[in-house]
Amino acid sequence: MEKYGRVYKIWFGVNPWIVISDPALLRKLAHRCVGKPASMSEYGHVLTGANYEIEQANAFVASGAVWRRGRRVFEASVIHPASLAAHLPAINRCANRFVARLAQRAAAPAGQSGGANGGTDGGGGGGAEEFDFFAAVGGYTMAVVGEVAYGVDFGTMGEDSGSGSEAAGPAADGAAVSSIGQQLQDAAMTSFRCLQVENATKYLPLRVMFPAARPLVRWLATHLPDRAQREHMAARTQIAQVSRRLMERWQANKAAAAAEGGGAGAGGVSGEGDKGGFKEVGGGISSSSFMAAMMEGRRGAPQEERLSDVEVIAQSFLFVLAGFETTADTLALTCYLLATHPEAAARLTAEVDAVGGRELTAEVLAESLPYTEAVLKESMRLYPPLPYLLREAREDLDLGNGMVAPKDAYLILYVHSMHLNPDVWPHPERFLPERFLPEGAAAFGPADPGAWAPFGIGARMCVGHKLAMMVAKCLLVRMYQRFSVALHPRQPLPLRMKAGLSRVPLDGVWLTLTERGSALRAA
Ligand code: HEM
Repeated sequence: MEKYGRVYKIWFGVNPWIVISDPALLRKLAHRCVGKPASMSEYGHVLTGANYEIEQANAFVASGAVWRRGRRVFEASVIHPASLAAHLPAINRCANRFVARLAQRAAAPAGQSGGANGGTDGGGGGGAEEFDFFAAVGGYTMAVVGEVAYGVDFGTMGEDSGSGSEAAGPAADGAAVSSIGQQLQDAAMTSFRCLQVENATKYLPLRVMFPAARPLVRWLATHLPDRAQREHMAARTQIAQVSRRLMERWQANKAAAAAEGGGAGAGGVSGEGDKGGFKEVGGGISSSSFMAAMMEGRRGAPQEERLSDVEVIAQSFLFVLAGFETTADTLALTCYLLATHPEAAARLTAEVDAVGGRELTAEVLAESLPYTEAVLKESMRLYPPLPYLLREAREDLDLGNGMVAPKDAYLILYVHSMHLNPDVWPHPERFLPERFLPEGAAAFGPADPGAWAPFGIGARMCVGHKLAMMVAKCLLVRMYQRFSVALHPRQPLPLRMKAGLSRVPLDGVWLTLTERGSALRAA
């Protein structure tokens, strides 16, 4: 440490992995190494066949023109303020419905017995029921993906969401549901699980340690897949199939609208009910949706800027994987932190109560919730869902500390370690949202303002960061307006995390909810 600073090198097989958590060097490398490793799609898993083609085309992994095309459609639908504002009604709708479903598990307000919630809006349980909020909240984040990206109801919120023929069950927490959204959730979870070392195919260590043997390893994984490999490929195939069906649905609706004389209003595509397995909501696949950005963007664009079918499927696939678990993880860990820090929960509750039943517009979210935003930031400092960024040295890189990263070395830009560096963050292990507010910045703020990077850095920074913050804030507002949230004794403590490419709570986050009684109800 004295000699090289916060940089160290480890060897897996023939290539060194260089782990960097020094803020200045980490930033410098994130800006300099914009291209992902040529082997990025093979770093964490062994993909074969169509799954390999699709992975190579997604914006998280791709480089060069394919990356730029992919990133551009994400930017069009989830970065530009007008697009984001257009998504807010859908996000609000999902938050309100999810909170109504949570009410079924909540205890009656203090002093009232029996029949929680008055049974008026989906409530109706008796005492509080403990549940794994991390598993449950995935139903909300997946519902948002369905509505925002495709204008369809994936059915993750149970029978009330009525997602056509494929919505079968009642719960948002994984119980007896076979909606498209639930299948996607299961497939996405399987895919993430297969990235964890202990669950990965046995071919993975071989491939990581001996890069030259990649073609042989891929051949073996294709022809002699082990159980983990089969499970992983099946999960990815399922997500890809849904993505393809969404694309085909768009094409079919467009063709039908054209045949009827172009009656698909406002650039959107409105279909009929659940045709194709998707029930449309909020006017169907709207002109502000992600699918519209991809498909409309192909029309009239120069050849080199048009997304191919595989690229459309790849970005749809990525939206599901990137948009679902990360935000669910952040929400679950934020609720865990609030439940273990009652004074912070009280302050957040006061702030969301002041918002009242007002519609959660972009202005309200940006201006009226500074403490809620600080809580989310502090939660992501302590628990960044993606703890590191992976890059590859395309040439020998002088790290400026006497160390050289040789060409082909993996660079692990270790954001989580940077977030816990005591030279940068006073009391790094403590949950102090005030760090991110003017009142606490001097005492607890970072010595280096660039040392907070849960969404990454530079040109490859997360394109969904604004959407993720909106989705998280909308739910926190409606949830804390309505419930007191407590940790259930069933929660194993200290919290255990499991790490792969993402970092999530190993045992879930077990909560109980109590109706606040006087709480404001969203319209
Ligand atoms: C709390 C929620 C989220 C977190 C913590 C998060 C984190 C990240 C991080 C750290 C990266 C950069 C990876 C790198 O540089 O290697 C990234 C990239 C990306 N994220 Fe997110 N993300 C979140 C939500 C979302 C959502 C909701 C979407 C959906 C639109 C999304 C889409 C993407 C995409 C497309 C990229 C690739 C960007 C590129 O390489 O140009 N993310 N995310």
